[in-house]
Amino acid sequence: MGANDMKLVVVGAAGRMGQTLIRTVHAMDGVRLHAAIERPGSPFIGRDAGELSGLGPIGVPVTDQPLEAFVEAEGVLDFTAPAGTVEFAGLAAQARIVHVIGTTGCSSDDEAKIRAAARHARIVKSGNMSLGVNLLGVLTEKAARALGSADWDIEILEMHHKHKVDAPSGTALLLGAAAAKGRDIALADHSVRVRDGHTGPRPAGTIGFATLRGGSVIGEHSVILAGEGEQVTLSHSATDRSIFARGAVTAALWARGQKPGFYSMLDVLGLN
Ligand SMILES: NC(=O)C1=CN([C@@H]2O[C@H](COP(=O)(O)OP(=O)(O)OC[C@H]3O[C@@H](n4cnc5c(N)ncnc54)[C@H](OP(=O)(O)O)[C@@H]3O)[C@@H](O)[C@H]2O)C=CC1
Ligand SMILES: O=C(O)C1=N[C@H](C(=O)O)C[C@H](O)C1
Repeated sequence: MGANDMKLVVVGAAGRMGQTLIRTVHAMDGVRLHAAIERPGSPFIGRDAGELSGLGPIGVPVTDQPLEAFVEAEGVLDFTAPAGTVEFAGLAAQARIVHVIGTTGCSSDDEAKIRAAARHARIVKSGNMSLGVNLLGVLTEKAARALGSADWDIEILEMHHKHKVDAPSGTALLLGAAAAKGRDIALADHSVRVRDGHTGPRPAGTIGFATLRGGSVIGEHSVILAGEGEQVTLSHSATDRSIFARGAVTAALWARGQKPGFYSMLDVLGLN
């Protein structure tokens, strides 16, 4: 453990990503686990965070006191749920620390509150923290720019495990935004998120989304560019949640040296 190690708090410590984050912080250089948080009433309060995540005891008990933890820490890793994330952003702003947000499914109202918190906190937020998906976003933007909307239709297909509660995935929306940027259009005005019944032919220039859910799939995403007589597919498969956790820790270390503000993984990875 180094004297300059960044002190990180994992919120949602008992979740799928929370446990992965605890193991990843333990394994990576330059960071250490300062605290682990779950909501009041959680059966995990008081349990050792290392035991919870399969590491064995590490002397960090799970608590339900985020502000107490934040004021003594330098960063928060947050893969929870929108209401929790909005609350944690406010507390990170109070504590003037880094807040790395992986939570998906935030409404535009949630987004506005998070951006307001970024006046005082250094916030990095992305629907996907992996290097591979962020590269896929850059490639998607380039492909959408190169292939005109009159002749090429863009469809985004995603599959996740059966426990996922939001759709389309944050990653699918990130890829849709990249495609829209490549075409110089606003995604909100051109996306088709659901199809059912007699839909009529596909409106030209739209970006379609299709969602699959089942089993234990960690995350599968494809961007399909369909033309007359040919098709280009760009895709990413996640086979281990540690890709997201490593990205989140990298983001926290990067944001430590930044001014308060709202950043994305493209900023962190130098892909912007
Ligand atoms: N950006 C990225 O790279 C990635 C993003 N994600 C996103 O991360 C989020 C979490 O995913 P996952 O780990 O699979 O979900 P889980 O449901 O397994 O974990 C979420 C955890 O957060 C806890 N939690 C929720 N609200 C609060 C709160 N207000 N205070 C404290 N704890 C809270 C939950 O507790 P309880 O069960 O009591 O509600 C649970 O322990 C999702 O939005 C998912 O889409 C996931 C992977 C990668
Ligand atoms: O809920 C998940 O599991 C995941 N969520 C993110 C998303 O919504 O895209 C990232 C990853 O695909 C896993």
